Amino acid sequence: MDPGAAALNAIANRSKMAGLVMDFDGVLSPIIDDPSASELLPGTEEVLGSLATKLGLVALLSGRPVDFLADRAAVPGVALYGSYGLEQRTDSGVSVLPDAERWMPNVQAATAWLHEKLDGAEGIHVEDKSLAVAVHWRRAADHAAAADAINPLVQEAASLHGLRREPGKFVEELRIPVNQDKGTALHRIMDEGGLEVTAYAGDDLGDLPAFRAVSLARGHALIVDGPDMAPGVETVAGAHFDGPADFHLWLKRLDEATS
Ligand SMILES: O=P(O)(O)OC[C@H]1O[C@H](O[C@H]2O[C@H](CO)[C@@H](O)[C@H](O)[C@H]2O)[C@H](O)[C@@H](O)[C@@H]1O
Repeated sequence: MDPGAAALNAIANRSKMAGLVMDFDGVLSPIIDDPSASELLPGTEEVLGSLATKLGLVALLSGRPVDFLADRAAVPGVALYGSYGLEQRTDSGVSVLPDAERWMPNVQAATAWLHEKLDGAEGIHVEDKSLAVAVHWRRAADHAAAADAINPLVQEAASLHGLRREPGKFVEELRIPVNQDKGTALHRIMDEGGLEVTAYAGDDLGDLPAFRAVSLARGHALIVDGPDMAPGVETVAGAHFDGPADFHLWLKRLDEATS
């Protein structure tokens, strides 16, 4: 059977009661060296816009700030959830879950501290995010050495500022310590949407809670594989795709199969 055939048929057969929720980086946008340059694959706006007119819900659920998603992936009818579901784009701007905003001073202090320690380090980049800060080392010549150098600094910043670590692909994020992740966010999205069938597409460690949530709801896990698969993601049960381009073809097939 084709990867994703079961999910495609389930969604196409119950389109108005179906939800398709997707990650951004590594799923709709190929992984590249510079996180600030990430973009949707060509044709993604069109296919998502079309699906949004046919399905009960089409949404992005990303670790990126919602403002970034609004800049790179604003498609009419597609709901945007950023910062692992802590933020949602609304008609009037951005709504942030209660509790999150009081942690802003901690995030800002950790961001400043990490910039002071790491700016100028070869191949290392501190990414300022709305409710988190990320340290990337994809561009370092020696990944293992960079990770070893970064690890104690990230731990120190987390301890100093009361933040929690979230590892990813050549990245360590410091997030606010509230009990929210992509799994709790996806539960909320499924409940609020009254969805009968849901598929979630992701590729990284931060997607594991969402894969669990969608499986518990008897939905469909769509795993987008890539050259630097995070341990624990490659073994997730579900339909595996060979990178964002392969997943994009599935989106087009879903669109063709759905009325
Ligand atoms: O939840 P996502 O939409 O998958 O976001 C997760 C993180 O993605 C970004 O980093 C990753 O993609 C970069 C661009 O391809 C790549 O250079 C980096 O190595 C990857 O880790 C983003 O920069 C992070 O803020 C997101 O949290």
